[in-house]
Amino acid sequence: MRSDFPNLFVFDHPLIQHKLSCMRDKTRSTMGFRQLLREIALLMGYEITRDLPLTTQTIETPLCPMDAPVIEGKKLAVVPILRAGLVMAEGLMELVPAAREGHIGLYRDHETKRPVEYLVKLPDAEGRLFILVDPMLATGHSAVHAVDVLNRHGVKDSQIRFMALVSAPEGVRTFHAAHPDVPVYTAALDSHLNENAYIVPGLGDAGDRLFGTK
Ligand SMILES: O=P(O)(O)OC[C@H]1O[C@H](OP(=O)(O)OP(=O)(O)O)[C@H](O)[C@@H]1O
Ligand SMILES: O=c1cc[nH]c(=O)[nH]1
Ligand SMILES: [Mg+2]
Repeated sequence: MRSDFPNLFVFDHPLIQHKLSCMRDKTRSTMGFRQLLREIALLMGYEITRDLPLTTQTIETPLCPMDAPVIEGKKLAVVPILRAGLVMAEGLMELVPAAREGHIGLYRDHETKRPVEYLVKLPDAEGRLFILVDPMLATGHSAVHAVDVLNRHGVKDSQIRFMALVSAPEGVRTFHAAHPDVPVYTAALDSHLNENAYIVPGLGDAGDRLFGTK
């Protein structure tokens, strides 16, 4: 789980690894690719929410009253980085339907490889844990920008967890240099970036493969 990088956790669960391999296959259909990402997000979400605080709520079972353990779903915010993060958010929202959902719209400029922001809509920061999701951590600039946006909105680094499907070492380094206290959870730490800043071996352009665009 823990990796050689500080604050980077690699999910080595066989189901996650198997489904990721299916996604990497370039012959995978758009429909299959989306379905697999949603399923992996659900599995990663199960691990990432392991230490959520529990409170109790008094309920009546058919036999007697009891103080039953519950999570306060609305204390959680799921924030996808658009577009590709949306499908991961679907998986997480299925796990915690009461969670709030924010959106940060970014696209990577093809020339500069730097993120361009086009939308920010976020729930209140107060007392919430924010799970930021994006399938690809490549150069890391999009993820750094998204955490900067959260910070400006009043969310502290200690309130944020970042979940990426596939990460490049370059991106992990850049992200941790900017936000060392934000843990990164990923399913794979790949080899490197190519000359177009794509992750190798990676899975190609996540947004295009998810939504059938080019
Ligand atoms: O780490 P970085 O080098 O910044 O790259 C990663 C970003 O690139 C992809 O999005 P893209 O810009 O293709 O937008 P899209 O989701 O709309 O396709 C991906 O989903 C990340 O947001
Ligand atoms: O490999 C990469 C890098 C950035 N964005 C993607 O979708 N894939
Ligand atoms: Mg894209």
